[in-house]
Amino acid sequence: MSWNRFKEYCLNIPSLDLSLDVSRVDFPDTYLAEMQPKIAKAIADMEALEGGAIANPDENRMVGHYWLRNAAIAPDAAITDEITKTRARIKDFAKKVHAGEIAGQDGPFKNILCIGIGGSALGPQFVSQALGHPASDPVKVYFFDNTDPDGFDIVLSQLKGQLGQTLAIVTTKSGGTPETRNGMVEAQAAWKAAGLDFAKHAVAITGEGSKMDKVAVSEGWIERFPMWDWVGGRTSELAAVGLVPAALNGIDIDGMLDGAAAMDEVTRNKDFRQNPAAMLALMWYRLTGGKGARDMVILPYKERLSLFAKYLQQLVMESLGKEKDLDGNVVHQGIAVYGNKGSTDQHAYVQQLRDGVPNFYATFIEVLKSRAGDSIAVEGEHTAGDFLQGFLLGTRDALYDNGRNSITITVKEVTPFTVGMLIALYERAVGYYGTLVNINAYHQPGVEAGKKAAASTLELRQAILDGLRAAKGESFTAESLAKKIGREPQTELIYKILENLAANPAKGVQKSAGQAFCDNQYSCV
Ligand SMILES: O=P(O)(O)OC[C@H]1O[C@](O)(CO)[C@@H](O)[C@@H]1O
Repeated sequence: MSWNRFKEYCLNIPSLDLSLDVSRVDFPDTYLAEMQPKIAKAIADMEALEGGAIANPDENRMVGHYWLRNAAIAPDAAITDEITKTRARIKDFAKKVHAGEIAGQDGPFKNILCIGIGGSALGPQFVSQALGHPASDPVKVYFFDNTDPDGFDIVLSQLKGQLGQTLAIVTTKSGGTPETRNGMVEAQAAWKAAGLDFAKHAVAITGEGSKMDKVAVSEGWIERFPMWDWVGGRTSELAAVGLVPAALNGIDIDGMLDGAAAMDEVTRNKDFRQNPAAMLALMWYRLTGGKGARDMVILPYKERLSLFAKYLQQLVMESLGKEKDLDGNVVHQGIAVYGNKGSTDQHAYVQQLRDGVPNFYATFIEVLKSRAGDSIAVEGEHTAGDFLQGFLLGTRDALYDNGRNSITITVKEVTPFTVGMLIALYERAVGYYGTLVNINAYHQPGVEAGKKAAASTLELRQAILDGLRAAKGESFTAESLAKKIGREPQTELIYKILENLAANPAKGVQKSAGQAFCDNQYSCV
């Protein structure tokens, strides 16, 4: 890598203590000039979006996550007012919880249990890992982000005897996500079993008037915070979704919002060579051929950022993974994202990155400051942190020497400001990329298909149970039961559900194994 190319293509932004080095992306010197009209359109579209345009046409919605950190730019005064008041309410609520003025039945809250999934969980998980100090934070943070009963049990076992000092935060924009509803129902049962009133330990973050909101109102939960329809789940970390748990956790939420606002300012720059979000989107476009041809591997060399790849996975893949473009053409767009942390990944999959199928590009995230205090030397004069940077630089060179491109983002340290900045950087890069490939980056129609299919399997499960119960004592194979209940085309699903019912005997389904799996017999006792 030449020093001259590095000087040319490492964008250094002193006001943010951040640099974006794209010199290790092999684009010809003509590339940026060629892309100028396309990126100019993306920047103009984003300006319209920030001004309140219906940037999510399918759902007929505005896209307003940028207003969250600068309420003054919201397109109407009522929105500005709501954002400002909500932010103040969150800080006030956290203050009262910390002071013990708002407390559980057994005393001041010392834990929070965040119940939510997708955008209603990934941001809070990333931020609590990035900015928490578990030994000294005012609360310990736990999550229910699935509908796995064993997962609930693991968390509840850690909270045993402490539910009277645990605040449950139920987060769902739509208010109707089954996994979250199930988590809430399981939590309610656990609080009840402990002789406690769940409502006195519960807060809702949801759309006004949603199903969950109605539950919170009718049961008299402690507090409700809004989730607005103009904020998407995957861009909601800087709305109440992320700010409530962060503030309770003692994290400086103003710092996060300031970092995001400062990044927004810089990434509005029409001089795209000085605009890190525009440059990031242009690199993605170059590296993937504008068609997702390569995966994005995120490699933060910092424990605190180890959930960033998981967070970005939703932000990027739910935003960009689309079947159709804005003109209705089938395009199957998207960029796959994965990653964990360096140097740990060096001992897992970096072998393939260096030598295997070249279907990716890496993004190294470098954090200059090693730790809060000084470090001991572990070998000669070198500290563990010196090794960490050594592995980053070494891996980056080893990849580049073998024709593997990479981007490097460097920040000084992991602070609320930096985290806000990184979130804002990727939010806008995703938006710009959406325009470059002409897709709606703000809806998620594909997820609905899976949700509908899941609902129909529950209906089938009920039909199976009804069929078995109606013929109590009689045994069926999957095939004969399918025939009996008139669902022959669904025999495979019936087999899968019968196996699950037999493994969870509470509903009375028993199995007697046949010679081959398809001969297994099931009956209801
Ligand atoms: O906040 P909600 O409405 O419960 O949705 C959770 C997640 O589910 C999705 O709608 C996809 O299933 C995500 O976009 C969203 O972040």
